[in-house]
Amino acid sequence: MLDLETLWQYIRDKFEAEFSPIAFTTWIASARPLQLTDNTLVVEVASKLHQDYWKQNIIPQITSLLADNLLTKITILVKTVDEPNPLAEAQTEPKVRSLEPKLAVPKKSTPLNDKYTFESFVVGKGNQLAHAAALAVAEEPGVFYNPLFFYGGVGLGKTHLMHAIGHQMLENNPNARVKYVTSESFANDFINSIKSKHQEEFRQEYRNVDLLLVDDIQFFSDKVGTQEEFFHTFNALYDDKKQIVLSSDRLPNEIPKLQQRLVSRFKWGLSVDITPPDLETRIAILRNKAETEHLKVPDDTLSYIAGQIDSNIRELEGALMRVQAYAKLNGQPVSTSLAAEALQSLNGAPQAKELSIAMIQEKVAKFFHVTVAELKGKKRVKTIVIPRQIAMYLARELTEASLPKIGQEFGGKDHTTVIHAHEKISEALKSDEELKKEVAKLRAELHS
Ligand SMILES: Nc1ncnc2c1ncn2[C@@H]1O[C@H](COP(=O)(O)OP(=O)(O)OP(=O)(O)O)[C@@H](O)[C@H]1O
Repeated sequence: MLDLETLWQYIRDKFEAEFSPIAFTTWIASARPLQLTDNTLVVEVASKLHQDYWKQNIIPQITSLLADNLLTKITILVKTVDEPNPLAEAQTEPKVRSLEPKLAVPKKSTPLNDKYTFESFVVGKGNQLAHAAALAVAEEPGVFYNPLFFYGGVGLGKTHLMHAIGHQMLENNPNARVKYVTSESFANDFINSIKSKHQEEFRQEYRNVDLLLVDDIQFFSDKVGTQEEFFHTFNALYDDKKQIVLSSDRLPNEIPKLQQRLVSRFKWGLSVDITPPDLETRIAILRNKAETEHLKVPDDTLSYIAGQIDSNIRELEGALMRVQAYAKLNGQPVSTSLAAEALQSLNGAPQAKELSIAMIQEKVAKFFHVTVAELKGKKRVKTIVIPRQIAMYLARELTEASLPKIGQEFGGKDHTTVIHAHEKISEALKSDEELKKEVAKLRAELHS
């Protein structure tokens, strides 16, 4: 149930308190957590010496510390930078699905993550189109959108959707050949194939597939040889009507130094963006996550966490797991106040004064006896319009959020609506004593 980041932070905190600063820096701070799977933690250390020290001194301490506090037995494997990840090696084979069985070039493709399916993907406004396109491609590969190109900010579900396409296609056709790689793995495989003179095998591996998923292709920028090879891979697959799915943090024409002919090919199919989820979607994602992880989290706590992190789903999920770990360590049930504490202490920065739009909406709704949904809705009756404008005004005044972001959080309204609301309330505040009192009261409540 713990995630790697939380566990590592916990270990670091404990040892920082216990070790001398130099010992802490030498043994703990210099180590790197690599993976946490099925209660086995893999840690990478700088040298054989570090490894020996870890085995003799640190591992026993951590194991007993964690067993006492988390009531879970964590096995720790420690590798040097030069050794392969023991867990990755042990696990790669059975999890790789439907890849060419016998290849002269060692397989390096990342297997599909079992958790990234359509079933576990929450659809909201920001990803609706991407989700639909993904499903269409999975059902009818090579027919509708080829290539399908996802673009959008970090941690918004691009990788998740790509894996989901792979899973779905395999479910429909267990013999389908599905290959998922990051652009970096593609580049590494290509370079290694040249070094080891296995270029033909490389081509076989990448061109004999029914679905090729290449993630984060912004990292192709600057890699001239790799782009050249990918161009040929692309053409071979495309001509064969095989499905290609690509992702990037930006549009093809915005990727620096990406060859024009690739840019134009990437535009042949469909490019869909994924934008940050609104509050409802964030809550739904958290609820989903809590359910799959069998966590008991009250609704208001889910809303609170969703209000804290609004642009990166990976961080959103991390926050939930942090809260859970914190509750466990303290032997308390998860509640909103505990969540506030957990996120504050683990982030190391006080967050009490950082207001979110969601918090403002909740406060204003309560104050004026309307619902948050009404604030976000379109009803033009005065009893709702005024609170809505006040909430927008406060969001503008009290948060760092941009105008479009505020508009988005108010049911996807245009940024000009936010400007209008802000102007209207600012103007009214000059003469309307009643409104002045109300806004002052709200401000005070929000800061208490
Ligand atoms: N709509 C969603 N429903 C459920 N989980 C989601 C959704 N979107 C993203 N996630 C989860 O958020 C995390 C980050 O998503 P993912 O890795 O797919 O993002 P990404 O856009 O590929 O990010 P990056 O740009 O860093 O590669 C994953 O754990 C994923 O399962």
